[in-house]
Amino acid sequence: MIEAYGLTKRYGAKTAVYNLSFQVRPGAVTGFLGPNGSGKSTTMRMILGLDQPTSGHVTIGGQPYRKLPNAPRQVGALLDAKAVHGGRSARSHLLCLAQLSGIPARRVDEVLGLVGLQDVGGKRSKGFSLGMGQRLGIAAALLGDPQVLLFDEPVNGLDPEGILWVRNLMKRLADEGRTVFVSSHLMSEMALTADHLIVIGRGQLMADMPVKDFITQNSVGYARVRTPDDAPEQREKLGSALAEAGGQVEPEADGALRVTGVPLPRISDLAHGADVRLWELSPHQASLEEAYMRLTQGAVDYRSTTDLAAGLAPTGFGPGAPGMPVPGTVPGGMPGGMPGQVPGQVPGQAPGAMPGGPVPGGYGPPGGAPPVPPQADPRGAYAAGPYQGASGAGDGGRG
Ligand SMILES: Nc1ncnc2c1ncn2[C@@H]1O[C@H](COP(=O)(O)OP(=O)(O)OP(=O)(O)O)[C@@H](O)[C@H]1O
Repeated sequence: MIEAYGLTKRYGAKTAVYNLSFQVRPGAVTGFLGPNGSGKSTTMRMILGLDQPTSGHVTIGGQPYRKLPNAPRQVGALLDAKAVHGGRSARSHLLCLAQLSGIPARRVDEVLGLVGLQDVGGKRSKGFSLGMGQRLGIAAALLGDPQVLLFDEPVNGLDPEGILWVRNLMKRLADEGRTVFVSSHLMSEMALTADHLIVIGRGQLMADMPVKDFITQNSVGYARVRTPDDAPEQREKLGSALAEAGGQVEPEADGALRVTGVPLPRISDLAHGADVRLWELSPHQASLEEAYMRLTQGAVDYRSTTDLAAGLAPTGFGPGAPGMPVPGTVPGGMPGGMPGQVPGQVPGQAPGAMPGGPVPGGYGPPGGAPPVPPQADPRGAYAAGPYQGASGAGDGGRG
């Protein structure tokens, strides 16, 4: 179990992490999500004792990392896959790490097999692709067969098969009872991989809850309504009728209308009453990616000047769009110009600034985002992608 209490990290005037408290439990994959620069890597470095918190503290199994006896056998981490001596072969890189930690040399070939690099173990890592480098970093994390694993952006640079492999590896490690903490800014990937989510924005906690609760609380139903393309006045007429009925109407890129707050049958009745023909009337669920982007849009540091000039928000749910409050902009901000804590926000609960679940009178069951489909890898959880991995558990054959 990883436990953080009031973690704060300042780099000069920059507050990278502010008052962050959370727990990462064993037996589950916990996704650590946040936009670029939100403090994920800084938090991971503090967990691993590589950065000293300005205030607060963090423990692994009740102890700070630096006080853990034989830490590499208890905690494995992938932080920066490029942090490898490129002139060394993958095998000798792992052998060095193993020797430093008193891990038997035979474990090196085991982990090379686990990550599918057994055929290129003798090659210098400077010739490795991004994806091969990620696999080597994952091999290093698994070397000590640790109970606690931290992965910073493990799918970075991996092809779809590699992404599936990492997903199944994380799940398998958690099923074995390990603590698996994995950062990403890809909500869609985390929805498939993680059991629990910790979301931060500008270094502050924005959500800490099971994935299924995140889906329930943050999924918003809407209807897509399309009128004949050759009769724009019909679209106008319907838009006015829907707005009068209390609906929120936004244009879609293809000319359809995205409607929230009015049930489907009522939309049909309103169209009929206004003598408007419909080409489409369909229920939809905002994707989890959209929900995540809504949650974090007030906490995004880096945005294209083109988007800013156009007033574009990442998802079309722009700040100021109806029913789309901007989280993290409430008064009471932290020192250094950080956004304030969202009122009512506690660990395990979405910030109060979120839409708070399906729009009343909206569509679909409460929290009716599409269920997360189970992902099966027919080759087994440890089967690797292009670099075919050896099968077998991560804890076998060690002395
Ligand atoms: N050593 C440092 N010195 C100064 N500022 C730093 C340092 N490390 C991180 N920061 C700043 O702290 C903030 C958080 O950075 P961090 O790398 O933790 O974010 P992140 O969520 O991991 O981002 P990304 O998703 O882009 O990897 C950023 O504004 C970053 O510029």
